[in-house]
Amino acid sequence: MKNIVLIGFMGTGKTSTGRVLAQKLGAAFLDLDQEIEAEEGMAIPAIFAQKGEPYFRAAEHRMVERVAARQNAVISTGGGTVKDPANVALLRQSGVIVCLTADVDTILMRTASKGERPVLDKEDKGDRRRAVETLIEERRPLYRQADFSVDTSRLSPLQVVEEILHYLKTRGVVHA
Ligand SMILES: Nc1ncnc2c1ncn2[C@@H]1O[C@H](COP(=O)(O)OP(=O)(O)OP(=O)(O)O)[C@@H](O)[C@H]1O
Ligand SMILES: O=C(O)C1=C[C@@H](O)[C@@H](O)[C@H](O)C1
Ligand SMILES: [Mg+2]
Repeated sequence: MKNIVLIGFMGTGKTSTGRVLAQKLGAAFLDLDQEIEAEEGMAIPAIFAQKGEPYFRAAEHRMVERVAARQNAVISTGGGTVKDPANVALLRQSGVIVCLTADVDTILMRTASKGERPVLDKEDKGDRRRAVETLIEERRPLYRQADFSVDTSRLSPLQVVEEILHYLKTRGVVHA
């Protein structure tokens, strides 16, 4: 099987949905953020705070090179992985790209816990909403590079997985 690569904004469910999808397919599950944390021995907010975003993006690119060399895996990316065109090219070569989306209110609700996502680290609620809106707009063309998209706003993770499986079966990527 080709890899199944999940892209999309923070809080769209790449990690939670990817894990369930991998279980259903009997495939390996690789979460880029978790792999980077293990490699660096640090949580992502600490990497951003102590080493800076450029350092994180370089580590992210090296991890993309590593996971894209695998097969039979569900790969959940980080929300900003698609900012580097070289990452998108590598992931595209390695498999099928599925984008998860959600509306702004849903994203704000799902990412409400503090201190986990440095690029959304804003004290004021209005600032946080504006940061999400601006970043989504900026990144929309990047997420649109996917082969297939699912709006997860009103779906459970299991329903999202069912939609992805239906697409993959229709395309002959996986068998029924
Ligand atoms: N379809 C869904 N319905 C309801 N809650 C969801 C759904 N998908 C994810 N969640 C919840 O939203 C939160 C964020 O999900 P998750 O960490 O999987 O997002 P992500 O896309 O991996 O984000 P990041 O880019 O920051 O890694 C989690 O608490 C998760 O349980
Ligand atoms: O959207 C982003 O830029 C990020 C999303 C997360 O998955 C992490 O990769 C990190 O917090 C950066
Ligand atoms: Mg994630």
